[in-house]
Amino acid sequence: MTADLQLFMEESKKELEASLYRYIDALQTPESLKKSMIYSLQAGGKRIRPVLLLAVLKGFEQPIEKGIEVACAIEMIHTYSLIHDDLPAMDDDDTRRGKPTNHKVFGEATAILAGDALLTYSFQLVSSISEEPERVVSLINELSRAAGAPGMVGGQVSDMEGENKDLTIEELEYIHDHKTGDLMIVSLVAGAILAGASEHDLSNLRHFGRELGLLFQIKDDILDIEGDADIIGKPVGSDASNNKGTYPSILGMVGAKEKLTHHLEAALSSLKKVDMDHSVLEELTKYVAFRNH
Ligand SMILES: CC(C)=CCC/C(C)=C/COP(=O)(O)OP(=O)(O)O
Ligand SMILES: C=C(C)CCOP(=O)(O)OP(=O)(O)O
Repeated sequence: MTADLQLFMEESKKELEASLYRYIDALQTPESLKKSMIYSLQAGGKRIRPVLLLAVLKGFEQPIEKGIEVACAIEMIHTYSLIHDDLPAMDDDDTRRGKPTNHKVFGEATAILAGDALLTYSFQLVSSISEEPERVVSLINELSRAAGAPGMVGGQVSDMEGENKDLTIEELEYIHDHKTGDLMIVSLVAGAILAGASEHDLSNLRHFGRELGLLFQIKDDILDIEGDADIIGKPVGSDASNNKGTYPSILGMVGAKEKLTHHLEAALSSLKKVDMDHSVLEELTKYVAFRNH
């Protein structure tokens, strides 16, 4: 990671995390629920999605403060999805972000409700920002589609239905486009809406986000085989033990790495078409492709 990107990520995370904990603290709700919500948020994570949003604002020469609420909302949606993904009814995982999974600590019922509360709170936050009403409605519309049935939830269902099946690359791509890609795309789009970007830039950011989502997921599949559980903060080999189709299982490790390079180049080429300062997003894209966690 370059020094510039490291600085940007550190500053963004500091702002974001302070706000995240403040928002949860402000909730009038049983302490047990607050503890469960904060537990998974505090467990860390790379914060890629909120950082993407803030990097778009920076690229359009806007202050990152303008995007903090929406960036927190997106991290809440992402964290809810991980809590639910780890449940016994889904991946049944014991560790996440280097710590026992939410349901292992708080029990299944509270974990489900903490996820529900994070998802709903995210929309409460977005609906309360001081922006023009058209922008707020458009943000809510984009976020609900990306997180819901046509987006992440639909992708998760296809992922579950694809277990124990020989998937084609097209079927795998569909799963990743929605399970992972849509939330990445909406992070970029939300930054662009807040910055008042043109339709042309929005469209190119969507193309960039799709490539980045695929890139991210191919790397995740590779790390599930080649990664170090202590560094990635979750068990390795869980895709194989859940009989999930992955890029390495369909294309082999060499083919998966070639595909990674292909999507890296495609992502960088779409990014260049956006009329903004690309430097942070370019570095972030390379970090996604070459990360070890
Ligand atoms: C609506 C829900 C619950 C959505 C879950 C979305 C999601 C990206 C899960 C993690 O995917 P993964 O299982 O491929 O990743 P990991 O290895 O981190 O569990
Ligand atoms: C989409 C996938 C593969 C789920 C994990 O996402 P991240 O790898 O961004 O998880 P955190 O860093 O937020 O824990």
